[in-house]
Amino acid sequence: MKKIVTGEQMKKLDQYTINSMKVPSSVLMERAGLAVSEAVTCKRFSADRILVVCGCGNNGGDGVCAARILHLKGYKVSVFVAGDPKKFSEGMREQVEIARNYRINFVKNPDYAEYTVIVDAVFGVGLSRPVTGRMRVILGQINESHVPVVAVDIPSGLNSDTGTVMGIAVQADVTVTMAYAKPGLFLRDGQTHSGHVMVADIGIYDTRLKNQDEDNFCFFRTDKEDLGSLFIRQENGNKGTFGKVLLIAGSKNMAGAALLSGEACMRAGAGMLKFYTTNEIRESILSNLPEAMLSVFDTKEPLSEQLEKDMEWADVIGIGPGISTEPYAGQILEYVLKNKGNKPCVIDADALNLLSLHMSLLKSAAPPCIVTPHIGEFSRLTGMSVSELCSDIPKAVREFVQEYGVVCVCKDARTLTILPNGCAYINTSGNSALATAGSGDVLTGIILGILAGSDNHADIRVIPLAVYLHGILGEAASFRRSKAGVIASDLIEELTIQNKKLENQ
Ligand SMILES: NC(=O)C1=CN([C@@H]2O[C@H](COP(=O)(O)OP(=O)(O)OC[C@H]3O[C@@H](n4cnc5c(N)ncnc54)[C@H](O)[C@@H]3O)[C@@H](O)[C@H]2O)[C@@H](O)CC1
Ligand SMILES: Nc1ncnc2c1ncn2[C@@H]1O[C@H](COP(=O)(O)OP(=O)(O)O)[C@@H](O)[C@H]1O
Ligand SMILES: [K+]
Repeated sequence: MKKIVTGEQMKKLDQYTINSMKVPSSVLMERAGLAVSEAVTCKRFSADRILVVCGCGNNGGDGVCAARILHLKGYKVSVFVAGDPKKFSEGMREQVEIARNYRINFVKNPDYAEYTVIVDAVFGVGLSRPVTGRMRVILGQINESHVPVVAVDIPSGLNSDTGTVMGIAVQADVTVTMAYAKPGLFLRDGQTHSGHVMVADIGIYDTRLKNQDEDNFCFFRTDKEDLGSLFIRQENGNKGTFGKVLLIAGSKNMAGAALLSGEACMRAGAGMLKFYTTNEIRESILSNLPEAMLSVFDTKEPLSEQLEKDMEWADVIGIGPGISTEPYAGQILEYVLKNKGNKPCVIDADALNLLSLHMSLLKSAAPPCIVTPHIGEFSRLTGMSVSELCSDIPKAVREFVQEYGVVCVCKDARTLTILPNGCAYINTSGNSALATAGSGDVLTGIILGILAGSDNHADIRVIPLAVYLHGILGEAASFRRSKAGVIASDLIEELTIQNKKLENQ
């Protein structure tokens, strides 16, 4: 896992390193400038003519510092200071003075298109309001130039915590972010504005982070190495060892959702799977997934003794894919949430839509409950509009998790998972190949299968790993086929191939 910090946390870490550890601010800035200069001169760009556009704060200071380092290495660099010198931060003032001593070329009103690479050092984590007026024009000109951009710390105009554009934001090809990535580099517009994100070690003292409780320090990014532990299988285990999953899914016209979830669940390692579904799709399930067991019900009598027995039998329960929003499905959901005891229960798709009408059910359900809404479903669960939600997804998800004590997997191009202990995981795997019907059903199956296969079925820490794996499947499937050509069942095929690779590691 890699740590991610908010803008506020980063400022505190900077200050702690400077004030308590006594590392001079200028030393941090020198390292930041060096990292930026190295990114500019990597083979990715032609660094023939470099323009560094700077704001008045320390982000601008990093930029001027990078310009000086590049100048001393013999590159042709110009600096444009976009702002009033009276507003310079101490760090920026020092850097400008040094740069002038070295006779760096300062320009006014640059013709952006004349340059081969632009360094965006206008705003970093200090952006405090929407960008308007002259600064808005400048950021627009950078974008319109279509010259490759290296952003310093965060593309200017992007909110470091939410990834929303504050009026306008620079479209970067590479972002060199200092010490830790920031949530806004990945979430919402951040994904398309940050380009390739490089994290630069600038000597921030992070023991403070290690000692902090998880509530104060709580964003993580999953890495491929984290998946290593997922598929270690006890060689003398039996199908019971690897967990029994009850999947309440499917309805008359939606057998496919049940099948996708069910197969993904078994291929993610569950020892046994039993469907609880309507008798209308019995044949379809039996013929397409003969490995699964089956209990069927008549929609006129959805609650049966069989359901009680199946819930007793299961180690992990999943409810939602394709169950429909008919009242009978609501009755089952209510029964499950009231009677599941402390068994983990994944609630997805239609079950979320039903739940949104009775949120008290979720509040009174015993943990662990795992809800997996996409933004539309999350909007229904919270009663917030989509645009209100998207203006600050971490805040909305965090508040939801606090209120209901659940794990929330808020699915988006960059999915955010928050656990009840406050730990948040931003998923950076996956691509638009996953934006295909049934891909969420596959994710639900993978979460169920991995929970079932875990020694402790209630170990919710595996959930961000399942989300990461699902993303990898999208990447791998699109590599083989094309982003547009991937369908959800390809993800399941890819699951076995990727698991094999992990098993061999
Ligand atoms: N010594 C330090 O504190 C270090 C700071 N670093 C850099 O410093 C950055 C943070 O520096 P600052 O806190 O000075 O903040 P920034 O440089 O990100 O921006 C603050 C400046 O922008 C102005 N501003 C904010 N929003 C505006 C808007 N919408 N329109 C016009 N002006 C606006 C503020 O009034 C202030 O002048 C980091 O992102 C990082 O790049 C790094 O060099 C590491 C060390
Ligand atoms: N552009 C994208 N990039 C990465 N992942 C995506 C993208 N679009 C969708 N996804 C992922 O695909 C899945 C879609 O789930 P969902 O919307 O529930 O689909 P369905 O209901 O059709 O099964 C989620 O895991 C989501 O994070
Ligand atoms: K910037």
